[in-house]
Amino acid sequence: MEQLHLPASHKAQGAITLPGSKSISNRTLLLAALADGVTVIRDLLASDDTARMLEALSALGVKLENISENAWQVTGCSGNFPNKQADLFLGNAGTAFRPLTAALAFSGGDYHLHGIARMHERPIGDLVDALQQVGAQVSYLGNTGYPPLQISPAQLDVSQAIKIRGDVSSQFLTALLMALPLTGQAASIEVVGELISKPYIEITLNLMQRFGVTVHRDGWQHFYIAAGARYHAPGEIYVEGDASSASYFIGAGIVAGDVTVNGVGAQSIQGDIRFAEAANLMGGRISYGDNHVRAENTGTLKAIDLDCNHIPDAAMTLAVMAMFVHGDSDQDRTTTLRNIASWRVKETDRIAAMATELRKVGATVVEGPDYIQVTAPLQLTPNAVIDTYDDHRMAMCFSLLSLAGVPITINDPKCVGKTFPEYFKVFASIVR
Ligand SMILES: O=C(O)C1=C[C@@H](OP(=O)(O)O)[C@@H](O)[C@H](O)C1
Ligand SMILES: C=C(OP(=O)(O)O)C(=O)O
Repeated sequence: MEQLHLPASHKAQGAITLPGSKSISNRTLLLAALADGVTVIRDLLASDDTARMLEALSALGVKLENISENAWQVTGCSGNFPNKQADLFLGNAGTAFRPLTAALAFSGGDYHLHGIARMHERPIGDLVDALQQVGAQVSYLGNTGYPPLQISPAQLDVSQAIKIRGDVSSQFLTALLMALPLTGQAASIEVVGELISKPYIEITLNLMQRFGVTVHRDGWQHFYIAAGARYHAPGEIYVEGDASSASYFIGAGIVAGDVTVNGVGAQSIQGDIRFAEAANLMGGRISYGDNHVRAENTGTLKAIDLDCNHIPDAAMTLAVMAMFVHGDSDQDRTTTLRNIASWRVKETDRIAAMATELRKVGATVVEGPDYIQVTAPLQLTPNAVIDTYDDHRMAMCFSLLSLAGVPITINDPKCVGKTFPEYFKVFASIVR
């Protein structure tokens, strides 16, 4: 297996430019594909997850042209994919799998959707239940509640409110919202139970609006789409830098120097921009521009106790930053991240993976069903070899530990390809 040895260092300094947001890229590709007219998407993320979406749309007969670096011209199919049969391999891309499942369930064709082994362990039952309520034909080819899926043509009736659970993943609600305009009918959604990861729904609503569909909502429980809603190409659309990817560089600045991250700023539509507030709570200095965030170390880092439901992906970075906290008592060095049950059903069981790997560096870790508590050691253990579990975020956030003055080895560093293929090159550019 490939390994990357990161030398010990104490300083991070400089400026970097982020790759495009995964969440915005894959939503924009799907909405552009479904729209009337032609969309030019600039600064699209080039990574495994967007490659899976591009391949799928191409297999569905959508015309996609790579007109210049990271710029794509998408000719929309006016809500009707030309190919009525397709076999789609979607890797481990939740932002491709879930939205395509809903869109294809409303598309009147025969489709087979599958992914890597881990994708077949990631739940999708709450979305399938919601689609079946309106008559969609979606069946499980393996374990009930999980991919792979087979979709067949169906007669749809969305006249009743559609109930959907939102407490396992917000991507199910995102998928349903984006697909409903394909029915042409008025629709209403009732979210059952507590909705998690709410800021991702805001990204969805924002982008649907940019493609001409307004969703009315009553809090986080009721959502309404009018009859006749259609997606219209907005012409040109720019993808912001990825705010979750920003967390590694903001984190690096806070624990070890002064780093400016270009590509996201105060106006970002991504909830993960609020990672900067959490980093600020830990004692770092944060300043914002319209299109950048600057993160500076202020000397001391404090432990925090934080509900991280609104920043599930970037919160992993906080768990590693917790290793930089100094203090005389164990309590002073203990960071608690709460309300992160969804970590267990992402690229790997991230609570278990985080606990196992942080212990290798000397942390005391307590894990619960939906929380993790990290007590920084007085001194980090050097030369740890970190397993990454085919999870890009494990590889990226553990790289920060090299800034604590300990050499560290990252196993399978190429797993960062899911969202940030150039990550280690960009990280090396700020390490002094
Ligand atoms: O909608 C999205 O773009 C995403 C939603 C979040 O998932 P959950 O809603 O499952 O927490 C997040 O973890 C994922 O990386 C991207
Ligand atoms: C959870 C993630 O991915 P996905 O979009 O596959 O859910 C992630 O990128 O951290």
